Amino acid sequence: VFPPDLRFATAKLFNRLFRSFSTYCYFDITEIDGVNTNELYNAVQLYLSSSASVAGSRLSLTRALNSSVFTFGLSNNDRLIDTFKGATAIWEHVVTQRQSQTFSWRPLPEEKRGFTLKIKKKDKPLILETYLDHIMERAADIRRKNQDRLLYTNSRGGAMDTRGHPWESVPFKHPSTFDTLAMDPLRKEEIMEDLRDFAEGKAFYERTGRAWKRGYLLYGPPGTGKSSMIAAMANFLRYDIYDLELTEVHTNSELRKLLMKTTSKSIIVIEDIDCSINLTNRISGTGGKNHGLSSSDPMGSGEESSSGTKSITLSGLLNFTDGLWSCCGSERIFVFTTNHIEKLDPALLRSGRMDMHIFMSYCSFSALKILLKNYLGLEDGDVEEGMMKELEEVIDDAEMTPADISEVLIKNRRHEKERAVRELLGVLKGGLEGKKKKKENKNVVGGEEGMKERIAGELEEEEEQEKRALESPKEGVKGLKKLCNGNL
Ligand SMILES: Nc1ncnc2c1ncn2[C@@H]1O[C@H](COP(=O)(O)OP(=O)(O)OP(=O)(O)O)[C@@H](O)[C@H]1O
Ligand SMILES: [Mg+2]
Repeated sequence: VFPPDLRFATAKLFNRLFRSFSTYCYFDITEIDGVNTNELYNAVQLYLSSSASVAGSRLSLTRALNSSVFTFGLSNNDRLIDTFKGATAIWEHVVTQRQSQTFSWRPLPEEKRGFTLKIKKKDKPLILETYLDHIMERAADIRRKNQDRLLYTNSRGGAMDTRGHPWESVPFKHPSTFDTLAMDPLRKEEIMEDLRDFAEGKAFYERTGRAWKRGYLLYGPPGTGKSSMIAAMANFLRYDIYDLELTEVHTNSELRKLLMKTTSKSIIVIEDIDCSINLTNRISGTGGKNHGLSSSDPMGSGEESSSGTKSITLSGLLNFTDGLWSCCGSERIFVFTTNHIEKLDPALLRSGRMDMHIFMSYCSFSALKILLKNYLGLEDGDVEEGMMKELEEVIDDAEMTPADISEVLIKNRRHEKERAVRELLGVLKGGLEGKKKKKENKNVVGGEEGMKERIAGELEEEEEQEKRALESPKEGVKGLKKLCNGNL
């Protein structure tokens, strides 16, 4: 009879002998490695889930938090065969009960789960590393596809949450796409092409030594679709959005921290950049009229301005988008929006900084056709040619935003197409008449009366503008969040 020690030693020896003669080698990828979660385990699980759905007869099904799709997985002790570069890889999912709970800082799951990868020894040097890289990449792709994208905001000011993140997030479910966006189709195609080139441009950016990022400046009157365009961009590229509320950021270093905590494949948005900056200047005592960032701090420290209030500076912002820190991740898109491009500091506009300036204009005829199709389902030939011609003639002069026009169309969407279009034509013509009359009044009423009226009008406009500038930063949830509200 063998004593237990000897039996154990013999088994070990056999095992070793067997392994040295075997043509295979094995790799264990356990779910928890020490105390940390093993990223590779999750990646393998996701990677195998794409082929498991076809191969397996008994599979585990999961749906992750923030995800709208189901993923398949190998169930306990199941196997799956994968091929990579002509080599065969056999995966086994191994689940064992954890023996007595050893002491640990955090409770470990009762089951010990892991994958075992079995490949031929001769294949190991050829594929192992590239295979694992391939798995990680595929898994990241699948994760991005499966997971709902997120809209982040820094509304908590500079404060961090318990895990040290300054950003708060909500699922991003804005339905705007390039199909629903009303703008000149050629311009739209150009922008989509640019985004596509950017997303597929890894090799180009590496070869040319450029940081893999791109800046877009969207400008135009309110209601022309700037925020909708950002949502469409995010939906097109499947990127997350970081909506940066500049008025909540107090120092340049805070700004840098926020940037460092953003992830790759994301769009970083600063809405109404002229308004956010206006507020900063007002606090630091330069008055509400002084638009544009203060460029008086060339070093970009900007921690404390002369009046003692903390503020961010133009150079701080430029460092944010352009400096060394802007490259601490890759695949970032910066988007600034403004209603008043003329108020921005030229330093922000110089070429290379914002790669593309996109003017969102009043509704043009080609944009109108897209709106008519989306809201009324109107196709070419649905209404008589004459009416379309009339629309084409008045639309440019009417200077109505796509937002105004969509309001009219929503109101009339239950009516017949013909009637809805006629209503819209009425509104456009009415607006045009009103404009003409105003103009005539200004020209005809000469002398003192006319002058008074003009001055009163101008004053009113100025007041209106100032009011808007004061209100907009306070609104906080402008733009994307405002748009998202209905969809949360
Ligand atoms: N170009 C467009 N195509 C389709 N819909 C549009 C367009 N422009 C505006 N809209 C509609 O009008 C609403 C407001 O548009 P949006 O918020 O995108 O305008 P904005 O340019 O961001 O305005 P603001 O300057 O006030 O932020 C949107 O909900 C959208 O439905
Ligand atoms: Mg907006």
